[in-house]
Amino acid sequence: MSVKTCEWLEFSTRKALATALADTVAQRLTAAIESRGGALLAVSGGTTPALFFETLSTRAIAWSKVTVMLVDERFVPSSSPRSNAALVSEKLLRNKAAVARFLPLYHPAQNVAAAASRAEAELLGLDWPLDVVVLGMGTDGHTASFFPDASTLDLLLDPASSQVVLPVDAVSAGEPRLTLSMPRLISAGFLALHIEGQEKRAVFEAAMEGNAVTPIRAVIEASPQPVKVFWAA
Ligand SMILES: O=C1O[C@H](COP(=O)(O)O)[C@@H](O)[C@H](O)[C@H]1O
Repeated sequence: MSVKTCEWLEFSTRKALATALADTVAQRLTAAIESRGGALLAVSGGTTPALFFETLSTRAIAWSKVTVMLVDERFVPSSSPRSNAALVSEKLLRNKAAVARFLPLYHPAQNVAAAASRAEAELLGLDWPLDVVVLGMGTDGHTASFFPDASTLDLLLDPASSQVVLPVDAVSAGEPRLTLSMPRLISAGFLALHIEGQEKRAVFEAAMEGNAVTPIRAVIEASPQPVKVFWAA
């Protein structure tokens, strides 16, 4: 990978990736707790992070001082099989991590904009910036809920947005979404992208090498520090 705006880290197995990423995240959270008394962790949903979550949940961290949130969420309650919060609850908030605090992006509300306002009000009071963000990526090049066909893509990709949480409307997303804003993601102390499989590698490389602005490339280019890309076949 020749792109200077990111650091490509390749692992021989998905298990080795999960171990390395969990160790790095644990180290970053522990350092944050030591320096400011608490830590903020934002994680992605979807299918990829399950093994990483299970591994991280076993790490010896002062989890009671860690606040966990999602990078993005579907506008569905945690009872839905499509809920990212349900994945976090089942795979990450267990073992040693069971005592961590979880702040959901989803709130029952009349519409996704109202839910985003509620999440914004709740998250605004935190001790920003995030210490650790672990992004994922879809095969369409979306990351967080920055979907290529989102009706408000310019706002979503705005590195100067003053908002913490944004509603997302994109046909390809399946249902309305909630996402942390670009500046809240890229200001993290540690920003990683976790992708697996040859297809996602090809999507990522094409995004970084082509001329089109894809959401994943926009995040990588807006980040003030090289994004660490964790990949395994
Ligand atoms: O919709 C989503 O998809 C991406 C990627 O998911 P995956 O199933 O391909 O791992 C994920 O990063 C995002 O958080 C999620 O909401």
